[in-house]
Amino acid sequence: MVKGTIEVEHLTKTFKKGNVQAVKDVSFNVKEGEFFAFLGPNGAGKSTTVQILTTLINASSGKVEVAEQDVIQQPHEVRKYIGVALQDTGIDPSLTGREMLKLQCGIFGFNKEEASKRTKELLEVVQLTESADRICGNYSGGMRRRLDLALTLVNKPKILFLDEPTTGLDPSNRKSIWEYLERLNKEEGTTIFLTTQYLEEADFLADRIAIIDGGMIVAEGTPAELKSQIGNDLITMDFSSEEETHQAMEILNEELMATDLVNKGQQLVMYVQDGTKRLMEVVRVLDHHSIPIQSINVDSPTLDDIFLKITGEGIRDKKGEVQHG
Ligand SMILES: Nc1ncnc2c1ncn2[C@@H]1O[C@H](COP(=O)(O)OP(=O)(O)OP(=O)(O)O)[C@@H](O)[C@H]1O
Repeated sequence: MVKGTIEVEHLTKTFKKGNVQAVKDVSFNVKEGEFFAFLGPNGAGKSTTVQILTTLINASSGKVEVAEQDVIQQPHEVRKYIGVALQDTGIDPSLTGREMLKLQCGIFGFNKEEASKRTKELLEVVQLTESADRICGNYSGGMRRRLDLALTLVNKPKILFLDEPTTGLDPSNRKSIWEYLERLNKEEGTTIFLTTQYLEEADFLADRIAIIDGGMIVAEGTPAELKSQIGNDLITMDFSSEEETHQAMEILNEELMATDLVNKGQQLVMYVQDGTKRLMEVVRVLDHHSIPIQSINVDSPTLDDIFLKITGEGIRDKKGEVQHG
């Protein structure tokens, strides 16, 4: 039996057009039945990696095995074992959901009876039974994503690749896709490789996360491991000017030996092991130097804090969008 594993060694991809090095010496493994998330901002190299892993484009160098098959030597074998949902859904708006699914069953060689049975099953799984006979062109964004997922599941793939499956969806649709993916992973044992820009998505779903930025993996581990890398707590302080923030940073650095500090303009973030105890010290030291603190909080780190610490910027900063965390 072929195992639903992924092995990637020293993968690089350079696009000749524009001479862009989209993926730089990336290595990672995904175990059978694991839920693995590739987390990174726009342009980090997530889609490029997925396209290589799913045999859609070739790597410039490196070794990639998916379901124990080499993607370059045996792309047809690889395709037998995988399901792929990319960012552009391949849905024909003039067909109904049921027709789309039957068509897909036909592509995988199901006869008419098998196709009807599998279509019915999948419509139930993604909760589209009631809308099955409406044309897809009238489906909402969430319904289209769910249909797209059902299409990728027709051949019961061992490994499912999902490229930003919930980008652009509203929270309730996002939640229903999460629940469904969780069930698929736990109950069917499907290995899932998911890319996302949403920290809370990776945190909620993944057994293991790799953070990718500028084509390189900058951190890897379970959500808990990634969080513990930066201390148990973080203290966030607000000041009324950048100058005060800068002064506070120097004082905390000198007097409390605080080296894990991030200056965010009028805000200072300090990564610590024991937040409550350190909070008292911070207040005392800054008060002693007459630096007024506008507000101060102790929180547990989110994945966004990890991203901030590792890359020095918030995960959405590059696009100037709202930060998640
Ligand atoms: N076909 C291509 N030709 C030239 N450059 C490309 C091509 N595809 C991607 N790139 C570039 O490679 C880099 C990585 O892109 P990629 O789509 O893999 O990022 P991503 O992490 O998936 O981003 P997003 O979240 O926006 O989808 C970017 O700089 C992108 O502009």
